[in-house]
Amino acid sequence: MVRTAVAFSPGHISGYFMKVAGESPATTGSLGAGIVIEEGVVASASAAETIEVVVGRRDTEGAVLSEASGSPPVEYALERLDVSARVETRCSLPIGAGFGLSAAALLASITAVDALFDLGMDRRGIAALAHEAEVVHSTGLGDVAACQGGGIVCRTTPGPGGEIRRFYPEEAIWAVSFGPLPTPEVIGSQAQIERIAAAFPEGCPSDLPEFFRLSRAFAGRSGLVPPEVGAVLAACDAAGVRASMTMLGRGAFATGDGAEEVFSRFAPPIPLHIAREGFRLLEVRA
Ligand SMILES: Nc1ncnc2c1ncn2[C@@H]1O[C@H](COP(=O)(O)OP(=O)(O)OP(=O)(O)O)[C@@H](O)[C@H]1O
Ligand SMILES: CC(C)(CO)[C@@H](O)C(=O)[O-]
Repeated sequence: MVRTAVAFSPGHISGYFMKVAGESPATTGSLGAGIVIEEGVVASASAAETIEVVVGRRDTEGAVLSEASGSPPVEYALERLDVSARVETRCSLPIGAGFGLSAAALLASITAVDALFDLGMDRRGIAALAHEAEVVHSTGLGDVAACQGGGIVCRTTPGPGGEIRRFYPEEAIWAVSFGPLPTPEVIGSQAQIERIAAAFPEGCPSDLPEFFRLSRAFAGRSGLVPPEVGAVLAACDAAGVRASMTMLGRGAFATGDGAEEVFSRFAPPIPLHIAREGFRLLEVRA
């Protein structure tokens, strides 16, 4: 039996954000608010001669949807830890589509590798390395900070060690996805970053309706809404359904009566659940 460590991290839907460029990855990140979702990433790590990352997607019944080799952010993190391991990640949601799966993969993989080799990392250290890998690869700015815990999260200073407020509604969340939106192209464009900053709302939401209102207004002002998402949001507006765009993916998320029905007119609705806690070790199998 090969010694294997297994860890999990939730995903994250960013509702609105503003980039904060610092002197280093540690001081670079974003402000904003989002939903930490239980639909995240499981990572299994075992010792190996070289670093190998296998990225798997499975449906909710466990059937393999896709499998691919290689993940630059995760490989970067393992190189920074100076360890050789085979890491297999597993998720059900589409990658690159605004569900924060790069951050989830990093948090789960680093947590698993830490346990596998008894590296003695604490949660702050795991989050710091995951955030560094995200910023270096332009795959995220605030998702790691958000996925340290659950709930509706509002970040008022950048980085995993920044000020973070959370509340935990019970409502169901629905999403539809039309595919990826290249995160690096958006957060690497000064023009886009400036327009996003101009659209950024001040303050934190006090409840779920206010979160959706702030996110919906941000999406409309940001210039990021593609036509297919705009059509979904217009239908939600007409039906009185609270909805907004998944940042940064070509998709939408919504809550409340009518959300599933309106989404089903455009694409298969994806049920999501607000997470109650953040990344964590699941087991170590000797
Ligand atoms: N489940 C995963 N397992 C391993 N690596 C992943 C996983 N998801 C994403 N990555 C790595 O992160 C890179 C960028 O992911 P990207 O940020 O586009 O996805 P995302 O985090 O789901 O989207 P977003 O950042 O817009 O929420 C991928 O090309 C891949 O290398
Ligand atoms: C930049 C971003 C929207 C990408 O998912 C997210 O990391 C965030 O909210 O900072």
